[in-house]
Amino acid sequence: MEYVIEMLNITKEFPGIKANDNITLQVEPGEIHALLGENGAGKSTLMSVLFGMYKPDGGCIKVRGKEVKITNPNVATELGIGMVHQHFKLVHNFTVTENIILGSEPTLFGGCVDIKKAAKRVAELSKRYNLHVDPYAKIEDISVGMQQRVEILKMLYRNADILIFDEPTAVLTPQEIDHLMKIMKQLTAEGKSIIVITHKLKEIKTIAKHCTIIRKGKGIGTVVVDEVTEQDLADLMVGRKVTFKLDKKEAKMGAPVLEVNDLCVKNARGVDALKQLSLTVYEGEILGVAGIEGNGQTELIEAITGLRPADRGTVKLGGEDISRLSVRKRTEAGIGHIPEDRHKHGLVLEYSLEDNFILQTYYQQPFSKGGILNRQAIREQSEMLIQRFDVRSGQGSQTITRSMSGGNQQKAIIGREVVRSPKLLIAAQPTRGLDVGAIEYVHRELIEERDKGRGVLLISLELDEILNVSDRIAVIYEGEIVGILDAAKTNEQEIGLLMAGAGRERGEQ
Ligand SMILES: Nc1ncnc2c1ncn2[C@@H]1O[C@H](COP(=O)(O)OP(=O)(O)OP(=O)(O)O)[C@@H](O)[C@H]1O
Repeated sequence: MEYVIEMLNITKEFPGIKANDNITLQVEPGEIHALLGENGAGKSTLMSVLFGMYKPDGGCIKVRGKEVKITNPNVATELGIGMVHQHFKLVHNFTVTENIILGSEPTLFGGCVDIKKAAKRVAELSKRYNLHVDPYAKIEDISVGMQQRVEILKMLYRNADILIFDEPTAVLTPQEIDHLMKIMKQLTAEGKSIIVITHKLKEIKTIAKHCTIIRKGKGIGTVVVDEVTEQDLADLMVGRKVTFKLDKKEAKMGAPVLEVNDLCVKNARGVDALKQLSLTVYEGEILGVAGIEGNGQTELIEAITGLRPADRGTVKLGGEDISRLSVRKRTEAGIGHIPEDRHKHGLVLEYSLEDNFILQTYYQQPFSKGGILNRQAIREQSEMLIQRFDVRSGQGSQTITRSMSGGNQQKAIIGREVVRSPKLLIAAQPTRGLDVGAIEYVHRELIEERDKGRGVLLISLELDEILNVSDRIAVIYEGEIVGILDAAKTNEQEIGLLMAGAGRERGEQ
């Protein structure tokens, strides 16, 4: 069998960490090959080596049987390799077409850029592969799902036939995920080969033929997906038995922690996003908010945390009206927030891990006194959090958070928020991009917070997560709560119908 890609004994070191330690990956032509590993296992690094972004310290790469040196992404492109990165690489104030041709324009059409011609080709490709985009829309105005389709079209525009997808479904809605899977199958049916990084075992079972597993930088092996179960995959990846079932006692609900009344909020485009929304979170419970993306979840979080002004309505925390307080005052009043976009709102990526741990508390004792930072106290806090939340990084407290793997960045944020013992913990997509072991851990943390008597507001697009973790479930649809359900007595179908607006049509509340 001639492999289309062979990465043999690849080694790549960063200061303080061997991100890839003698890893071998062999991909058959026309297959979907999954790459599985815990957060920080080295998957993105391996793919970045294949795409020419990192030079490996050891090992060799063969493309279609021939040994190659992929010294930069242009070489990869020439070899027919394309990559959709975990965090997209698009220019936000450029149009879809401009982004797609960026980097390949001078060689096209006799050296001059013909945007119209390019847009036409983009439209053709988009039709052929059912990848709906508007060629003239600006990136900043389109949804995350469409941005991803632009990235896919960018590869196809360059005639790539070895496609790398780094966690493509982490940012998509369930409907978009189904659509993407179909497209991936269509691409392989045409003879293209795909390597996909995903933490979702269900997805691996649905689309992949082989799965290569790496653990802490080392290759564990490659399995035929049809011959293993999801449980096998999880156990192989983590190196121990993973329990999917959450052990959770019945909630002991106390007084209201968060009371949102008649909240009216406009979104960034000035359109009504929340329409007289009311909900209550009690002490000792997890209230899950289920809904299709874009139904007001983001605006709800922003209005509670003070990031977005409300036109009408009140927000009370522990009985006190906080509607007019600043973000800092609300944080001090007892709101913890695990934000949905960890890069934009969760971390200062240029800061070290220890500085990120004190973003909201740096002006308080013991971290500073009289305007002077107490570095020792900051370091101690950081070491404690790293230990307790198992945050893995190359240089411990000193690691610049940009270099950390996505999952470990998320663990750091969760640790920082939980340790402040907030009255209300808002967890927005808290397990996005996390491996199954880390998900298990985060869910336990949320339940532990609940059992300590705190109120938890969980916003998630993952129905499984909402159903397993929440005590009560509020379904949001077009900026209104269209149903509140007991998590133990409902199911995916009932929630799904409400999410699609069925509750409102029936006039239910
Ligand atoms: N540019 C870099 N500089 C220093 N360390 C890095 C760099 N890139 C990655 N690392 C480290 O290498 C290790 C592997 O990271 P990588 O991003 O490849 O993991 P991953 O398996 O893709 O994780 P995740 O699933 O969380 O995205 C991590 O410990 C990370 O902190």
